[in-house]
Amino acid sequence: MPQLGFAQTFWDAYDTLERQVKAGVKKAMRKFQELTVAELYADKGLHLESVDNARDPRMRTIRITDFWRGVVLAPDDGSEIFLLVNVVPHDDAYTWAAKRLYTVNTATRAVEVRNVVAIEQLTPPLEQAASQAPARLFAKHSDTVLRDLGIDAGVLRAARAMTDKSQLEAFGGLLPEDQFEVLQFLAEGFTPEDVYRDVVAERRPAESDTDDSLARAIINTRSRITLVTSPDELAEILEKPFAAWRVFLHPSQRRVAYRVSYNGPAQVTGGPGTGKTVVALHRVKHLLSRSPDSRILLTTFTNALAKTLRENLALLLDDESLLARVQVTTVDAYANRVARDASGQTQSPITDADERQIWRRIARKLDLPWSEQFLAQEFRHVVLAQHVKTREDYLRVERHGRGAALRTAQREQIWQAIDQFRAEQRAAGTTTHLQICDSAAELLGTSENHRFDHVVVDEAQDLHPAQWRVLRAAVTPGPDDLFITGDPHQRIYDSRVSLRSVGISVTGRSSRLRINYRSTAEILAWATAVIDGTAVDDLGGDGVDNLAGYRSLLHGRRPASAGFSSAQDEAAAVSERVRDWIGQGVGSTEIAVCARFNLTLDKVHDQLKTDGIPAVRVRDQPAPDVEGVRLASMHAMKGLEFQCVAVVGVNDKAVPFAKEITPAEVDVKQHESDLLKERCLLFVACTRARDALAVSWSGNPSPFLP
Ligand SMILES: Nc1ncnc2c1ncn2[C@@H]1O[C@H](COP(=O)(O)OP(=O)(O)OP(=O)(O)O)[C@@H](O)[C@H]1O
Repeated sequence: MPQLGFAQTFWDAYDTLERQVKAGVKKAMRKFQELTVAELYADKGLHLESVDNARDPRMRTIRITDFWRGVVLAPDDGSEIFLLVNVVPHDDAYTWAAKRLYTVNTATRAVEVRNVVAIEQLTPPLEQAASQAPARLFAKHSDTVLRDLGIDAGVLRAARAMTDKSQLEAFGGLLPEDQFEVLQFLAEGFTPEDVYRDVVAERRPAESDTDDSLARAIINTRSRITLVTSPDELAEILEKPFAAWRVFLHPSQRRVAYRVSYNGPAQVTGGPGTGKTVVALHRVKHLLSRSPDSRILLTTFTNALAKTLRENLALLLDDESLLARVQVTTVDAYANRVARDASGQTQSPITDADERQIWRRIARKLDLPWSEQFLAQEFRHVVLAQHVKTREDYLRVERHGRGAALRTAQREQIWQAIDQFRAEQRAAGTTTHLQICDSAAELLGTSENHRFDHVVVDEAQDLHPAQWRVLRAAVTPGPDDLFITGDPHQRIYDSRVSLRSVGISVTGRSSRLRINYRSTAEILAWATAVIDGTAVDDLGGDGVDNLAGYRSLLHGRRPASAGFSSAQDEAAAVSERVRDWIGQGVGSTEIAVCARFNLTLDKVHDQLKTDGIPAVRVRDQPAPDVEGVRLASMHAMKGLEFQCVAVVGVNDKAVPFAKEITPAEVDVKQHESDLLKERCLLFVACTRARDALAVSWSGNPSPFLP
């Protein structure tokens, strides 16, 4: 029996088809599962026919409805996988199919498609123009180097005529996919060795695999082709809305998500939008498939992110019994449950602002020379981070990450304040999230209750050592215990941690994702300039991390940035821009306006209202289908994404926000860390945009703006 494969080009078209056409696709596809190859060719309803003047003799079209035809690549080497590559209105189907050529990449050995007619037509004028140009884009790479990276003769000729990156991008949609990716990397200045590692080696099958049939190449093209084996699978895949992330993982994503087993904690890092959350979800799927009764804890940073994560996991698994084995939550909520079950009492954590008020009161009462901020940080970064329980321990403890030395007498004074803080909490029956984590970690260490077989952690960069102790204690150390994804460049809360010190060592089990699937290269270039050159501690806190090789394959307009003389003028311009985006067909739910302060958002909200544009606050957790532009603080943008984003109020008073910056003379390390946190916050806000980013300010621009 023949088998069926669906190429990504098909999915790009399929999602937008009308119901009746989709029904036609399903009917036609079922025949590929029910009939033999000979019967397929003989079937009157399917009308499998070759295409006149096709550049690829294997091109066929099939009847979908009276007005639509499917385009199929039919094997001619005795193998039996048919590849559905597109669904096109009747008259266009033949022209589309006639121009396409499918080939097997010599380096990656994956199937690629090109618009061979367009490439042949465009290359000679390109060559002519290039003859006058002083330099060529790929001049420094020899033919041999390019050939070793899979560039074939036709593509080589076009590539040799290119003089700049914009020409390469203009050719993008015409070129075979893997070859285009190779050329993009080289054009960005990556070495052939890097490109081989990131593009070729990731895809290339083992040398021992010498099968060169089309079927084998199709099987090897997992980042662009879905293979369907059973009728159930066919029905399922064609029924659901198509989400590429569920099916087409980049080879570097698939390698880390589906590695059979890690011999201990594993870590995946990568810049914004590189698919870390996607990888975490696929890892959960893999772990569930490894054993019929294992239980998994999947955590993220906020309740809102946990909700989305749960929904996406349900989409990926599509099986209630599998889903029931996964608890998706935040570390705080999990710790809270552990503590509540042990004490029988509901915990009521106070907010950071309330906590600071208590410290302020205590500082005043004890007449201490430190600010409430300093005391709160000392409690967080020293006492809770290192689980300091007694005065004696505090007097001895190494105050990692703190920049101001304290003499013994000063430590005595601070311990008195800490005693007082705890006494006040006892009297009021309150606590903080981190204190709950601190005790939950202890509880988990002494009982098997609440333990999981695997823990998968998304948005790991902002977790505090007490939260890490909870996660460490939630699973017995061993193979596949912890799978951690995060990006240290997106650290926007004040957490510093050495994973090793909490018993989590990822040495030899770390991977990095480099390709951004969310934003255009133009947005990325702009946003990465915000943090460019700034050293960032890696996730484990034992070294530094960088964004080398981080890039997007998508292209669009350059971000807009503009200053205004007043906040009112700025709000009016933002509203105008939002109207413009809506006018271009962008749905209001796909537009976000974000700012450092809620007060700035209030102004924009008022202006939008005056202009008749609906808007809702992200913090109110509107359902995805509730109309309205999303308004969010920069912090609330963590983990989200929108087609268009306006980042407003980016002036020198807001970013960095002076109140959040510890003066250097109080604690120089904290000062630097506070500044970095604000820089990362702007980076996070800007990297939420997929297609369009507009940044604005009134007064003096933020010093972090590129
Ligand atoms: N292989 C893929 N194919 C198609 N889309 C993908 C793929 N991987 C990721 N994406 C899409 O890219 C976007 C970013 O993915 P994801 O949220 O997982 O990235 P992230 O690294 O967790 O981002 P951030 O750190 O900024 O929160 C999402 O829209 C996701 O669906």
